[in-house]
Amino acid sequence: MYLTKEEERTLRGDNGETLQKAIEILVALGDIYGADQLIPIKSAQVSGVSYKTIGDAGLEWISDLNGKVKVPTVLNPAGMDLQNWERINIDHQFAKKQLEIIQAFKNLGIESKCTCTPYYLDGFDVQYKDHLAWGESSAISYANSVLGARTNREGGPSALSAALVGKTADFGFHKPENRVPNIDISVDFDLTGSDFGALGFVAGKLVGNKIPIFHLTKAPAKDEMKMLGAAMAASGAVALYHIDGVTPETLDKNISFERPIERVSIEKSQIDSVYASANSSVRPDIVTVGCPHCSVAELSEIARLVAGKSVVKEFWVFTSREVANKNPNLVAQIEKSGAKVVCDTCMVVSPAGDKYSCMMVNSGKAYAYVPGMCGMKSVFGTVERCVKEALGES
Ligand SMILES: C[C@@](O)(CCOP(=O)(O)O)CC(=O)O
Ligand code: SF4
Repeated sequence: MYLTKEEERTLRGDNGETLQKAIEILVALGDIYGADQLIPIKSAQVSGVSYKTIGDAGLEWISDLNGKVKVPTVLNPAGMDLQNWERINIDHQFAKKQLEIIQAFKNLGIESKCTCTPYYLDGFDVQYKDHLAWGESSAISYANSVLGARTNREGGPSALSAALVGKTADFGFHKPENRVPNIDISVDFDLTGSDFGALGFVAGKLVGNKIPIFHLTKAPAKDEMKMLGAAMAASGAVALYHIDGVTPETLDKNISFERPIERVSIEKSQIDSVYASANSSVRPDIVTVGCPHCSVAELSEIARLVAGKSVVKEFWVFTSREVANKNPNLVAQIEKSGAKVVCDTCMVVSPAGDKYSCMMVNSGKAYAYVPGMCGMKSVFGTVERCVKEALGES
């Protein structure tokens, strides 16, 4: 791989051991995947933040690093609300370790914004064709697919290395030729809201790590595409998808995708079977929404649905602190019902929900991950159904 004089110096260790290790990781990945250079990135998102997922080994690794990130860098959700962890049953020992992890990241110049929706944050705007190094699978999918930016599926160490160097190796989804769809998915009935999470759950299993192009009856909203991508990245390993006539690369006059030879269609019965999970005799003892973290529009919808009512079950709404802070009225309206708006974390990476036995979610991704990551049953429903369950109206 070609390296500039400055990059060569960094690789020799002239700029310190941390930067040397970081560029070694980038160069090793670049060599494996055939990159011919490093390219500047606009921002980074580092996953592997929760003490639940990285443990003491992760904390030690981050604490040993020295230096400062060169681009705006955000963290994936941590294992708890960083300000209000007691009210979601986090124990003192876990909180102490989690705060140490956050401090170790802060020492590297990373702001303690912990979210899987960095694209809602000030300073993290993403433009078409921007190069990024993001780590959380739903954020990667959203950036690549909905925003038309370019990021590989970065692991914690590679995203952090890219943040410290301000660059990443130019391979994979950074190259236009690797962004071409190779499986065609038709859906010839209308979908709305959480149907997109169910579609993603079904489609991800079908396509694995391919690049699907969807043909839909109408254009989905951005939040619906967020749900679709998140679920496909969880039940499969989809990091980029296209929707014909909707996502930016299908609208770019300089790009023309041939229709893939491999074609499938998804039937309504397949979507219905995901919702059928909620007909189980096991009743949810907790309801959560906000996977990926809620947008303002999603918070408004929840506030409208709970208005004037009181929950009878634990109901947690996950969002980023920045979105919550900018919308105090929505947070207050939701919390008036007894629901909790929880920031910096989520139902999957926090141990907070572990004492419950069945979680209802409106997210295809959470539906896929909760059993394995939290050791409890998950059932899937629309946001209306989730709210009804929490209110005891179901
Ligand atoms: C489940 C997930 O959304 C969050 C957990 O990952 P981590 O602990 O941030 O590495 C990761 C992912 O799907 O990329
Ligand atoms: S809320 Fe969902 S998308 Fe976001 S980090 Fe948690 S599991 Fe991943």
